[in-house]
Amino acid sequence: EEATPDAVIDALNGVFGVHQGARAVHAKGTVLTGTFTASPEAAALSTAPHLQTGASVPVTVRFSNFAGIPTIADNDGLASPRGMAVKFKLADGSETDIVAHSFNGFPVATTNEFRQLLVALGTSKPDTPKPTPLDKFLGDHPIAKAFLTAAKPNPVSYASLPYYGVNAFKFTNKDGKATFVRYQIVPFGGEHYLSEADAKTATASYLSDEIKKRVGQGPVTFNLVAQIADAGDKVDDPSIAWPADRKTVSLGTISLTASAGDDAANPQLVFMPNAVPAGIEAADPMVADRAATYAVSFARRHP
Ligand code: HEM
Repeated sequence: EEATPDAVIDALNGVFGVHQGARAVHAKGTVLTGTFTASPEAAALSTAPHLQTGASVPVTVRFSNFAGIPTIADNDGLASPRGMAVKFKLADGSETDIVAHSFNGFPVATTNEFRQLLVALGTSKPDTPKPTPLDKFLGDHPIAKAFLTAAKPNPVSYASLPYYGVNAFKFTNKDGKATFVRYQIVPFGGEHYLSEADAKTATASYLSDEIKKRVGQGPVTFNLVAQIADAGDKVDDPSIAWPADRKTVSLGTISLTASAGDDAANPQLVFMPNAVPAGIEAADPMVADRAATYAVSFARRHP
């Protein structure tokens, strides 16, 4: 079977169930608004309008838990990795989106392998004879096994952990020079996690409650960073993080200033990882696959 968008959504539903009106994955979220202001260094990398020196554009950000379960508790194991999706509203009326999560990597290299992993997850129950489909898949895919078993501690706040765009993009500047990048979204306040004891007693909505309270006390800020590929770094394999010592360039500051409520208040919100202006192109084929799948998820949650 192929990894058509419908087949991938069916596979996600096989893991998490069908929940009317909800995203097939990252189903529980909360939305904030603010501004993105470009850094003085960004324009040297790309002609994209929001990256020009002095550019400042409105943003809408949705923070989310991983699972495709809209009632998932914020301290549930399936709530990680967390999502951060950013929509930039450009002056010409168009939008460009970055859809990132709180893990520097992805379990598999391709969309079809992702579907296979989801099918293995969905068909491996506690009473499935061993080795289960999941045992077999993880035996053949050590990176997926590492992803699933990596410690993913509960953050103090959606604003206290870094997010990674994972898929690579090609930036082109005004001289036609190309640079391959991956996004990182780094909280200016640093990384902070709950102790295991505090995570156990946290409430089911501690993260959405916390971020609403935090933004009421002052701007919640992140550094939008481009990690720059070296020659030889693969741009079409999101399962392999580029080395941490690669050069990074700050593209600007995301400053969130207001809560826009949870998903119920934002039913039409959708982020498309392939929505990019001139000066930015997807470099990883997974980006187009993701966008096609997100569109089907959106259509199914708006029947
Ligand atoms: C082939 C790979 C992938 C598939 C098939 C996939 C599938 C999906 C689907 C179906 C949705 C729900 C979309 C909607 O209803 O609006 C979604 C949302 C999301 N995905 Fe992916 N995804 C993939 C890769 C990734 C990667 C690499 C990341 C992280 C960098 C990621 C992070 C997210 C986040 C954060 C959301 C929530 C977006 C929002 O807040 O609306 N996904 N994904």
